[in-house]
Amino acid sequence: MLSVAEAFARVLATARPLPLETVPLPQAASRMLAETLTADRDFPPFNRVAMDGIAVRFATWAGGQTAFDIEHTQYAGAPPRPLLNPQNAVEVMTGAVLPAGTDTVVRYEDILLADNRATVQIPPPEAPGVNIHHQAADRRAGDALLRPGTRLGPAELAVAATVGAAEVRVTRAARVAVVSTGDELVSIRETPLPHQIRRSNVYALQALFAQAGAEVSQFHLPDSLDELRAGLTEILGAGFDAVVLSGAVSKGRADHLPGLLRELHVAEIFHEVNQRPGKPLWFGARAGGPVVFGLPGNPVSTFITACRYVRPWLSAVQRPVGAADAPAAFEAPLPAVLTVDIYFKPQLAHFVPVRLAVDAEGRRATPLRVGGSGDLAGLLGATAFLELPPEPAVFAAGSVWPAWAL
Ligand SMILES: Nc1nc2c(c(=O)[nH]1)N[C@H]1C(S)=C(S)[C@@H](COP(=O)(O)OP(=O)(O)OC[C@H]3O[C@@H](n4cnc5c(N)ncnc54)[C@H](O)[C@@H]3O)O[C@H]1N2
Ligand code: MOO
Repeated sequence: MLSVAEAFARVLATARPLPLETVPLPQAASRMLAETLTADRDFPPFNRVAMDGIAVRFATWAGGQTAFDIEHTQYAGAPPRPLLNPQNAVEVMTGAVLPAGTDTVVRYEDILLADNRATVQIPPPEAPGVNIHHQAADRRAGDALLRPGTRLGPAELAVAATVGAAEVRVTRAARVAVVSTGDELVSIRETPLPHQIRRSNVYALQALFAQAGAEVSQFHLPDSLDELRAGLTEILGAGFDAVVLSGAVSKGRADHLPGLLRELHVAEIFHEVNQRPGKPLWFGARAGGPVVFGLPGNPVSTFITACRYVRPWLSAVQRPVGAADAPAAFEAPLPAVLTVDIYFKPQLAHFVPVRLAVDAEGRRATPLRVGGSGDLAGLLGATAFLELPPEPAVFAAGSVWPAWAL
């Protein structure tokens, strides 16, 4: 049976970079940048007052003067006016330009203000520059701030905004169809009959893929072969980059997908991987059409195979050509120290949901109590999963294994 590494390599081998597009900044959240964004100005662009208070000349204060007449008030957003008399002070607000002629800011908390005169209540500091965020302290005009292949998270969007990138060049979002199958599944708005359950896997998948920057549509198909064929034919022809099915890939009488996909000209690339959970994983591609992931239906299997195979594929197709490899946390595993012994006899790669904690000794992974691959609630609190190889059978506390962030 195929190893995890071989299956993963076959998945990535189908990844073709998506075209580029220009979108308004808010729509670029979670997408991959396809251009370099540089600082158009210094960060900060001027000597920025960092505390509300008064601005003075350090030499005056250090020379023993403690009472200063206020010449004027400098607000944030107002063109700067200099201090004219070096014995005086300017009242300044956070975010204002530091007035020329001053080099030190004293907070309101450290002065007494009366009759337009400030009396400083603390001794002068050792040197000027206190409570000032100096021009170019953080970045210089012309510095490259964001490079192609960077995923635009909240911090990146803020930086793009501050350099005026109202529109940004990104790779097109992967279009993903997420399809649940199974007659036992009802919508989340329904009250299930005793033999039914609400569909949950597709919600996990939708959230996972949206987080990876994809545009996700949800579908549900019943187990009947005819309806499944009709539904799949439509979905396969609808222009999706990937179709992600959950369920119906195992050996049951209603597990029609592998046969049906072949009939619909989706060539099988592999079926079954030497892993638990997720052994029945199916993967294929249609010439000129989408790739198709058939994720095993058990909720933990669906979730973990989506994280281990589908999300990295989404990143690979959304990474612009030639971009430096800048993997997001979930695209490359991180080494983590197992905190307890694990015994796992089957010679299968073993994915273990864990809670990661970072302390002085590094990243430590504590397995959660998951009652098998049907234990959907067992994933609550998991922040990663460990990938343990098929051998040995005993994984000792203290040993180090790759952890994939969830
Ligand atoms: N004889 C064998 N039986 C099974 C094998 C095997 O090797 N031989 N493998 C088992 C493993 S491992 C898994 S995982 C499951 C995978 O089966 P399917 O992919 O065919 O999934 P289903 O049978 O359709 O569903 C399994 C389970 O998950 C529930 N499910 C499915 N979709 C959803 C959804 N969208 N939301 C919530 N729950 C869902 C479904 O109701 C079933 O309980 O097969 C084993 N069997
Ligand atoms: O993939 Mo199955 O997940 O081992 O239950």
